[in-house]
Amino acid sequence: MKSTIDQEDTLPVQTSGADTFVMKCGGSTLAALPDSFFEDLKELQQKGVHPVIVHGGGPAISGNLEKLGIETEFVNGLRKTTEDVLDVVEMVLAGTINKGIVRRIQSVGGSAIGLSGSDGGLIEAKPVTNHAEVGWVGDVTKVKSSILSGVLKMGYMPVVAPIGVDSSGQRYNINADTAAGAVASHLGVKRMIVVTDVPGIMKGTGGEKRVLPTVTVQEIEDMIGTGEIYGGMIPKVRAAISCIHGKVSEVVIVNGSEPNVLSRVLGGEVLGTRIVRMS
Ligand SMILES: Nc1ncnc2c1ncn2[C@@H]1O[C@H](COP(=O)(O)OP(=O)(O)O)[C@@H](O)[C@H]1O
Ligand SMILES: CC(=O)N[C@@H](CCC(=O)OP(=O)(O)O)C(=O)O
Repeated sequence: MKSTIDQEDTLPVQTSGADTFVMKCGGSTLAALPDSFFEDLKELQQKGVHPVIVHGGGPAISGNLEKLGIETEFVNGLRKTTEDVLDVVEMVLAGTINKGIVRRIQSVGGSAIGLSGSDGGLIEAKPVTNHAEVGWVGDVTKVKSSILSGVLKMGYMPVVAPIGVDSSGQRYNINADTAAGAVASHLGVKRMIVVTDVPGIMKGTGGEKRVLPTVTVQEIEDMIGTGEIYGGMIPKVRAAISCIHGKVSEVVIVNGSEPNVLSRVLGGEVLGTRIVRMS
């Protein structure tokens, strides 16, 4: 697959590669994350590991839309985004959720700065191909990784809300898994960790259900075909597949309630599901 990454905007070595990782945190698990999760992040930061956080917030967006009496609907995992929906998406993601994560990191002694993809034009986006059907949903065209490297160099972890912007100033709602995968690719990190509410990609039924320790791209395609991977897991695996074609060599899907999950994955422990490059 051809890389669309602007080489001039990739990070200088000190904040890319082995010491920097992207962590995507889903709305399914955010509220339930214990303080120890944020302490783990802080300890990694203090050891000189650089976390870059991209977050979701789908359930909170849906809750606020419901309170306001605005109907919401998903098409293939993407929220139909009218101008009214977009207002709420931005308010919830760039406001409540983003600032809530920053405060939780700070409350355990970590340093974080919250940004939306609009800030500094961090996430440049264009309408998705089925714009007529889903409205203001965006695909990422570029990530200004120099902004993230600047924040990291100041000693803060960036916390990014997945709102995109184009050159005309139009805002876009971007699926958080898609945004995280694009940030990982553009930063050129080795690893992306996707934190969610299940222990990984599960296969089988009932008591036979088990977590797959590793999956290949072909196995993922087969499981989407059979319906074993569905709903919110689809954008995760799609984002993983598209970012492991670049510099990212593995994407790990884990449960946020697993103790010290981030440092354990970074330490090489086998946890969750690893999606790995075959070559
Ligand atoms: N094969 C699978 N293994 C595990 N979870 C799956 C699978 N297929 C679909 N899912 C669903 O994906 C959900 C995680 O996606 P989502 O709810 O969007 O989380 P997040 O808010 O973290 O992005 C799980 O709770 C589960 O219902
Ligand atoms: C286009 C689109 O669907 N955007 C998502 C953005 C939030 C998100 O992705 O949050 P989770 O990671 O919690 O699912 C939405 O509106 O819900």
